[in-house]
Amino acid sequence: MDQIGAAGVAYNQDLTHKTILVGDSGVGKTSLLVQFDQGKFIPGSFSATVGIGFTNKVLTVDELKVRLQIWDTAGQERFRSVTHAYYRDAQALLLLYDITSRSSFDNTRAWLTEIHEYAQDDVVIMLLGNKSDMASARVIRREDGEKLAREYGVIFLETSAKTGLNVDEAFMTVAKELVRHSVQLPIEPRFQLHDVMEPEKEPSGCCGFS
Ligand SMILES: Nc1nc2c(ncn2[C@@H]2O[C@H](COP(=O)(O)OP(=O)(O)OP(=O)(O)O)[C@@H](O)[C@H]2O)c(=O)[nH]1
Repeated sequence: MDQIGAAGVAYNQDLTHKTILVGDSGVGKTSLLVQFDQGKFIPGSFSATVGIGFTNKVLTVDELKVRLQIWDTAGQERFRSVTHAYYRDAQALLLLYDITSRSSFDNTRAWLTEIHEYAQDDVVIMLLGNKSDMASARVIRREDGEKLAREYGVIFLETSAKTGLNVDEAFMTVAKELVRHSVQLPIEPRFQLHDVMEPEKEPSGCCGFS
């Protein structure tokens, strides 16, 4: 059922938005989701994701409950065809690269091409430069990420699944965009005052036009 949020928009809180994490193997997709879901980082603890799994989260945006079903995908090439099938009904995609890996950054163009090929036209896309805590190993400047995001018209943040930097912000930004995309009706007064009031009658003899 539609609810009206603090910002005055109608939004159906029963909707669940499929949100998918994609990007090369090792960029930190599983770690980012674990940090978001459990608020912790377990270094080097994950073997490469095989196939796909999801976590449900409910975020509050302008007093509205936004339900995300967040899917962690395998970055490895051999699972790519499985991942494509999931793009189709996704409402949001978080595309990660690793700021210490040039190849993971360069490959984001190929990921974006795939996304445009397989995903819905109005999918919310965020580009995330992960592992921002690894300053001394950085090879991709923040400006390079920003420039690429501008070029493709997507939202950009640098994150760290280790320290938690911008992890909540990334998912919150997605949730806000989803509300914006889902707005069905602008909330306007159903009628205007002048619709129900008699037009003001000119007092006779007024105004002196002839
Ligand atoms: N320092 C640092 N290490 C990270 C960060 N995110 C992930 N890592 C490490 O990077 C490695 C790969 O992380 P994963 O979360 O397994 O990467 P993934 O993208 O899920 O990999 P696939 O499942 O193969 O697609 C692990 O050793 C993580 O501990 C981060 O923000 N900072």
